[in-house]
Amino acid sequence: MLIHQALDERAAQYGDHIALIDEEGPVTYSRLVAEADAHAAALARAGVGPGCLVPVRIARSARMATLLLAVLKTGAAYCPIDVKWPDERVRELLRLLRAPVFVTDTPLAGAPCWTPPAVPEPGAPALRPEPAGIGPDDPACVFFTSGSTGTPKGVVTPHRAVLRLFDRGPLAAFGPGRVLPQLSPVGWDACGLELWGMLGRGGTVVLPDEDHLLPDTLRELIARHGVNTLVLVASVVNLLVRLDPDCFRGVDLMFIGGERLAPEPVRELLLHHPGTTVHNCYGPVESFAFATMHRIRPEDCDLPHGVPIGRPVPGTEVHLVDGELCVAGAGLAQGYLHDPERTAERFVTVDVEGVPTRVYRTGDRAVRDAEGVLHFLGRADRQVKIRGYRVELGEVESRAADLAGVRDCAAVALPGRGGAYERLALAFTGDADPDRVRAELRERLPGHLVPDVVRRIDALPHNANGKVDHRAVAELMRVPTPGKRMTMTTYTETPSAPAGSTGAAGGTADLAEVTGAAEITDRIVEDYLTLVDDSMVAILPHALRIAVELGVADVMDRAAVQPVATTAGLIDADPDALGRLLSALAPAGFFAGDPDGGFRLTALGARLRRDDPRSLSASLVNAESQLAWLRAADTFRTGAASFDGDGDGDFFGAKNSRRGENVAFLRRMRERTGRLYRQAAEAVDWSDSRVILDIGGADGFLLGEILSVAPHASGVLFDRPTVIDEVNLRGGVPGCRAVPGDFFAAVPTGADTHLLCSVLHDWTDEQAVDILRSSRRALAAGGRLLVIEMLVPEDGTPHVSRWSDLGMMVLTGGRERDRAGFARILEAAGYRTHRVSAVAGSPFSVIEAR
Ligand SMILES: C[S@@+](CC[C@H](N)C(=O)[O-])C[C@H]1O[C@@H](n2cnc3c(N)ncnc32)[C@H](O)[C@@H]1O
Repeated sequence: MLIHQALDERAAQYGDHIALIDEEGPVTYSRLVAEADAHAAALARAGVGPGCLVPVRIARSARMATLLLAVLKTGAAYCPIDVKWPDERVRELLRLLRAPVFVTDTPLAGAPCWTPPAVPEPGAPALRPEPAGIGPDDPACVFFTSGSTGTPKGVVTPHRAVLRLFDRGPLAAFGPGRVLPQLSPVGWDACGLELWGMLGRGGTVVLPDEDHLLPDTLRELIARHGVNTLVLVASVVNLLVRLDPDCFRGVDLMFIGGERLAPEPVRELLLHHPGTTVHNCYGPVESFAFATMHRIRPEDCDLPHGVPIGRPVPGTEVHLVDGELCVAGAGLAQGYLHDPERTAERFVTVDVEGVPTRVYRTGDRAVRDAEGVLHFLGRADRQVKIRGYRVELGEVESRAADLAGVRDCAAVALPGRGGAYERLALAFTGDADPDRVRAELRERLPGHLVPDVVRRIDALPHNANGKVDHRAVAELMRVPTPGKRMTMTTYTETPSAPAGSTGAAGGTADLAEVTGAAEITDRIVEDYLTLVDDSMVAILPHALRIAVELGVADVMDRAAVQPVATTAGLIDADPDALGRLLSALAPAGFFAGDPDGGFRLTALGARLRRDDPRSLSASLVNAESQLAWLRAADTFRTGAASFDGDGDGDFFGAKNSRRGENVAFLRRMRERTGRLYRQAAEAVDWSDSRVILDIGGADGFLLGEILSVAPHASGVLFDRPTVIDEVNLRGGVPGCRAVPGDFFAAVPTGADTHLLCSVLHDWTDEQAVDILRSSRRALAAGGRLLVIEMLVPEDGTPHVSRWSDLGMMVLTGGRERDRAGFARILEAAGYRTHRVSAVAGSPFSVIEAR
């Protein structure tokens, strides 16, 4: 039996059943097969047939599934290409595949592109009879995975490997009445499992057009389409359980795979949904999708090796050879595409009870208990799973080593709070700029192989054998770099989602974990509590402020160690006192000491310099906030802010008469925006914006960033007259009109996009509603408002916004808000929340209102 033959049989049996559902609506089995037949005929005319490997890059949709089926119907094998993979990676894969055509909706220069018609030609002849000579051992699909030498490995998977899974065992539950959302990335074998498992047995597959599954999305899939079956990676399950453990209500069958399960979220899932059957699934792509499975019981969460991976699935054998888990059976791939050497290395013949047996050596270690149940122990080599993606650390290293300015490098995976790997980090030596290294890797590699953290270090740590000590590298990389830029994650919700659901705040809580902020906070709290008896103050903020005030970093170098006496001479400081300051700040990461008593600046220390592009200097000398806190007990007694006003009304009014304060404030805003949410400029789709009005836009830094990614738009910067005077003194912002005014009175009309970034948190609810009303009155019909602010998580998890909320209360009289809080003030001003997106690598979110 071949995959497409199974679908033809289902179409004959259940022609008018729904096979696929996407944004365009449902597609019946008859229509799916008829359209695939017509596309197949056209593909055959374009030269596709048995023996061909056909890359298919179509966004997740019914059309994607139809085209994958069409390729199979020509007798060829398909290779799914994710629309998000960079062009350079795609070109590399096309070369490896030697493809006659590239099925794609978006052309790629130099590639043999074939864009399928939206609706296949009516009456196009079907490919009947079938192409001859194709059997179950012939390739059906090729999946690319990370390869340790730097070249991606194409796993050539035959029809039999796919079909073996569904006739018996837990996956035989797929069939009529089962509705499954296709959620795995399309390049994964799990996507093949979802499609061909369900469609080969007569069930229904829903193809949502978004990548991120959040509780609201899942609830909607269940309510709208009757989704009752899920195949998910463990990290997504963990996130959903953390945000909203009830969101699975309606699902009675789940398969969790892709990475090691964390016991706690699974325990909670079972507790909330005792009637749901949940399987832990294990398997490498080299033995298609799953090799073993285990139905999870609550007591499994207490086992020493974690939730077991269970027993082999149908058509699959598992042998432990010297503790290494080896898979055999019908699921095995033919091998790696055009790579007999690596194929011979991993697909070997071993003796199993006297029978020579072809196995795939997984590199995973496992034990089998007395009942024959397998327990996963870990990896034997340097392959890891990060957020469900398989990552060969060697591939990342060999790509990075090719870049100019990178001498030696080491890639490591960093665990998150639950112990599972969540981040990929790269340390390198050389003179390349870390941001540049990351940007270049992003151009060459799919997102999951691009390090989240890239850092330049002086030398890679080595162990006693002279090998790179990856554990020590991982320790080094766990120390957070504040303000690093990361990729954007967008969480979309439907306009009807209830105010107060936790989507984006949950996302940012996760990201606080990603930046390691949780760890550093703990350490500071610990040091503070140790010293509190004598010192009564948190010393670090003062020590950093003084280092900036003295200009220590401004006279030091990253490349050369400088004796303390020299530094002291340059800034007119007492050498002993300065030496003690430096030796306190060195282990905190700002300076590096040498055995002779000199110091050199680190990358973090460079941010104490006034001229550093990511300088913290203006923020660290923020005397205004320090003074306000000295008086702040009054704030907690009276509820009124403690800023040093002089009768001018509010925190900002006071600055109108004090230019120095105004300028210092603008510098702080610029540093903060550049550090914390400048990525918002790249994260928002500006294509529909013609005129963007930044209300309270300070010196126009963010607006400038936005216009550089949206050059078709023009900008209007609106702020207090003293701020606009200052901006004009400096020559204005290119592409922008600068307009002075008071946002409580009115804001300029004519813009179709309004921005309010870190403005509403300066004010009480009443005042914030007044500002929003001014915006509402001025916004062009059909326009949108983007509010960029932190969201306080509603579930009590730690988040920097809770500290900032106290800061706002004391300094300006404002507050940080949760989603419900924003929904309330927006609604009071006549706005409706349309969508909330977390800005990745930042505690900020973008709230879009209309
Ligand atoms: C916290 S800052 C945010 C600056 C900028 N949007 C950012 O994201 O970095 C608030 C801004 O609101 C401006 N502002 C305060 N009161 C204002 C008023 N009544 N009318 C117009 N702008 C005002 C301040 O001058 C300041 O630039």
